[in-house]
Amino acid sequence: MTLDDADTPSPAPRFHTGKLPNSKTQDGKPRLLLMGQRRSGKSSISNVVFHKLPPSETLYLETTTKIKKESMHSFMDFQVWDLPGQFDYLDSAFDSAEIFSEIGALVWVIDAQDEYLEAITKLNATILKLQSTFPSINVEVFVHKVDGLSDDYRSDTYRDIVQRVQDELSDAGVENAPVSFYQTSIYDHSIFEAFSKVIQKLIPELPTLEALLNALCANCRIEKAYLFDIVSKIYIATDTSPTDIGSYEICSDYIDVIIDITEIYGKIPDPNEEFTNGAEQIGAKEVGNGPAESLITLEKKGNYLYLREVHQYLTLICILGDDSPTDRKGLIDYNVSVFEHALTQVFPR
Ligand SMILES: Nc1nc2c(ncn2[C@@H]2O[C@H](COP(=O)(O)OP(=O)(O)OP(=O)(O)O)[C@@H](O)[C@H]2O)c(=O)[nH]1
Repeated sequence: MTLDDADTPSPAPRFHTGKLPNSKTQDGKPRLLLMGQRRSGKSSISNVVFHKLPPSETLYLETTTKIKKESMHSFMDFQVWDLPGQFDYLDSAFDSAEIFSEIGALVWVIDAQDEYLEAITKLNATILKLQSTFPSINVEVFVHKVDGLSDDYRSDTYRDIVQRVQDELSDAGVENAPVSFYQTSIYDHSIFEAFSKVIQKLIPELPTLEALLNALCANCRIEKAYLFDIVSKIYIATDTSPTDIGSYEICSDYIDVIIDITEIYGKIPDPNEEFTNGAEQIGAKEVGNGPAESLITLEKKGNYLYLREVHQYLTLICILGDDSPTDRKGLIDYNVSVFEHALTQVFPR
């Protein structure tokens, strides 16, 4: 498998932008805006996904009073802006060009446990405004806090919200606006899965990554392969075979286990490391550690899982199926090392 194998891109996802259409600087650093009514859960989402705050501790978060801007450094640098829910950003007092002109995606959070009609009205007003000024912005609607709803009520609420948004938009003459919907909760994996899909739309290299993962799966008889951002547990790409939330959950839990073990056993402080300019040393420098690698089998399902760190920020997780991979471990090792090499060309950092 070589990088050339990956040159046949899969069909572009419906709203895949690949680059920032509105960016003046074209620096490729997307900005994600978190918007929605007060107490809908914006700060909780940002803290749980990007700062590993345990979900139950979001109960103590104070209301956001000014725009909170954060930069995330990973395989791709991006910013997350948490906008307080109490302001009307369409008001002329706000410089809407400053807020919206450089964004990659607008994440609109609707509290599914609360009265949501006003939230929908505001969302539609924002979409209509953006349609006239920045029509290519992806709007990602999180129907949030679905954990508190019964299965039936959850699907009814979700359908009702989607229907109302689409009806109001088509009444206003806007068809096919780039709006996607997700059911989310910070108490399960759904918020990570939704963010994965939001971020994937902003990765120009996505078709190449998918083609590389497809080639890897085909060459090694792998059922499903995910490329995860280690810190946020967002998956930035997967092969194009159907994805189910169950396999994502297993892989995400697997990363947690590996990170815990690495934290206990993986770091050996380097005694020769010197402090530079009197700066504080944050974390010990790792010495003698190769990339993390692990192969496990799940007792209940009989599935084999393989994990390998393939980049400073990325890890590959493969679901190998239930036949023992020992006879093809050499094949997997070889193909994964080729994949790793290809990845350094995709993300040279
Ligand atoms: N049940 C449930 N509660 C949630 C979820 N996400 C957030 N919450 C709760 O919702 C409340 C409000 O969350 P915040 O993150 O402060 O809301 P916000 O949208 O940032 O609010 P403002 O800063 O006022 O705009 C907190 O008590 C959270 O614990 C969720 O997925 N499920």
